[in-house]
Amino acid sequence: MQTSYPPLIVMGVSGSGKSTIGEALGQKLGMPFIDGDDLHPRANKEKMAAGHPLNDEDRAPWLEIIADRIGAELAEGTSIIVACSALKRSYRELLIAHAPSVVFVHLVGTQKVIAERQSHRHHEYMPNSLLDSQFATLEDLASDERGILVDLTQTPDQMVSYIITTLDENFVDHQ
Ligand SMILES: Nc1ncnc2c1ncn2[C@@H]1O[C@H](COP(=O)(O)OP(=O)(O)OP(=O)(O)O)[C@@H](O)[C@H]1O
Ligand SMILES: O=C(O)[C@H](O)[C@@H](O)[C@H](O)[C@H](O)CO
Repeated sequence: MQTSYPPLIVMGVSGSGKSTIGEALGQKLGMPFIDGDDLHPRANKEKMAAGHPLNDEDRAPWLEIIADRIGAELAEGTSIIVACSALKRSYRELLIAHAPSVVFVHLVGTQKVIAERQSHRHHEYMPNSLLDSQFATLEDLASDERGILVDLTQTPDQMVSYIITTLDENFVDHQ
């Protein structure tokens, strides 16, 4: 039996575990993983590093780059996994414009737990002080969006297993 997974966007606020889980999921499913953090225009990285949250205009070109990449890979027959905050519904709609089969995997947790994790890590450009604005901007997945909610207090292995089981049950063509 061959299983074909749709493109996946691992979403959530800064420090929710997108890179960790996206990479582990990619290894487990044999799908390429791309970290959206690496695709930000330099001006965006500099703005965040200076302690200022991005606005809709800042995020638009970055989301376009990610959407184009997902669409281009899909056109070649490859489903990829991307880590991308995708905080607002309007961003998610832009992201799926060229690839409606995308499934969003939202890593859900409290600000307290995420702030604690962030306090133990160093990030190339993202200061921990921006976590308030990340939560203020976040719009949870609505019931009519193609998505999975994952409790981020589990271990990465547990999260990856849960994501795969839920994908298999709800979003996968088994041929
Ligand atoms: N399930 C988990 N349990 C414990 N620690 C975790 C888990 N997932 C991630 N972490 C840790 O939390 C921190 C943030 O994880 P990660 O960098 O993957 O998040 P992120 O959402 O990609 O962050 P950013 O968007 O800011 O780059 C890291 O130190 C990582 O090792
Ligand atoms: O939409 C945003 O505000 C940004 O993408 C941020 O979420 C960071 O790039 C990323 O998460 C790194 O911490």
